[in-house]
Amino acid sequence: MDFDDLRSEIAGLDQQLVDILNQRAELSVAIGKSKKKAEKVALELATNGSAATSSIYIPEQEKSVYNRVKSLNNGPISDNSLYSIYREIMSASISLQDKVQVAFLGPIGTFCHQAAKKKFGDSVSFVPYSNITDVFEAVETSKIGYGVVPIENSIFGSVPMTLDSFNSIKISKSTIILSEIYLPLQQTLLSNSELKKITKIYSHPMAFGQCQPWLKNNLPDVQCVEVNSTALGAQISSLEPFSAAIANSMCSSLYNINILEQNISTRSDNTTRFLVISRSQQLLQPKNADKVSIIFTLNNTKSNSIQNTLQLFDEFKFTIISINSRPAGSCFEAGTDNTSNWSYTYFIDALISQQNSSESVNLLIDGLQKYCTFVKLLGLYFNEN
Ligand SMILES: C=C(O[C@@H]1C=C(C(=O)O)C=C[C@H]1O)C(=O)O
Repeated sequence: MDFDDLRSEIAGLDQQLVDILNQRAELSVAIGKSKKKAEKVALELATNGSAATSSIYIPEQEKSVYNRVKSLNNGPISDNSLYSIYREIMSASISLQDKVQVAFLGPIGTFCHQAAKKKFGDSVSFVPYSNITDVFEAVETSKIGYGVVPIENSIFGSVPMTLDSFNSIKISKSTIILSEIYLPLQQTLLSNSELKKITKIYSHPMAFGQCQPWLKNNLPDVQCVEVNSTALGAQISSLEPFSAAIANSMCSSLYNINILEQNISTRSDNTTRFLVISRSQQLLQPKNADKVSIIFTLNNTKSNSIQNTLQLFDEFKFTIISINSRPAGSCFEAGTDNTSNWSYTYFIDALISQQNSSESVNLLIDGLQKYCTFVKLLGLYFNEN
């Protein structure tokens, strides 16, 4: 077969592919209609006038689609390529079911924006918010269906603003975790000045934390100015002589600012973990979820409560993979909380294994209630690591 024959055969297959993709899309639209009907019924049944509002994106179903196509793949297309193709097929699919909006820490060009696109694809709309608590509030008040927030970085650790938002009833009472995203990332020094003329650097505190040795060795005397996001730093610096920003290299073209130095993070495997959050009256309980996030505040009057709560995880066969703590009183609720100094809220991520009974999450939560003034199951989801 010559070139032209091969190309005309491809054209014929493209016709079939487009037809099949549209058939798939029509089925998805039908599913979307059923979801809306079910949501309406749930809304009418809900006594407090609100109900689950975010049933369009279903991580469990998407996972089973990815697994199915991977198992059907005989090559030569790689599993990774097929994954990206299906990411966009499902992005188009959910956007046909409803207007899907995803809030992220903006402006455009943040790592949070990149993580949101990695999870939701290009067919949904992304809405920038100027800080993490605003993303939570937009989701909690149902202004927007989904939000993406950073939770921890492999070099600099947890993101306090996100933990504190989960610790605030006002900001996240009905907000849950739907899924997680691991984003490998490289911090880049951006500036329209020469390195030796820089006197000021703008960035998010988490990004400064990921580049400390580089900054100490290369720009020890510059002023580090913390701003709400890396991309905001790039935007500000692009307009200010003798300044620089630490941000995603994508900000270079977005904000007309030069790349001075690539990869300035302390480790080349630098990765940030993000969470997809949503508002729901009922926690989605995916059958095969293998990760759980729980938040609780200990009742300080009981001794040994930390040990006792950790023992419960062991008793019900959960493998704890991370523990964070923050002051128990939410820093977002001025004058309204009655927690004392030096009491703590704990955030625990644990793995669920085959050994866990289907009841074990509920048993764990019930057990925790004994030692805690506040317990919330933040999410049951799939470990993407
Ligand atoms: C079609 C559905 O809705 C969404 C789209 C999916 C798809 O196109 O395969 C899968 C899961 C959902 O995020 C569904 O829930 O089955």
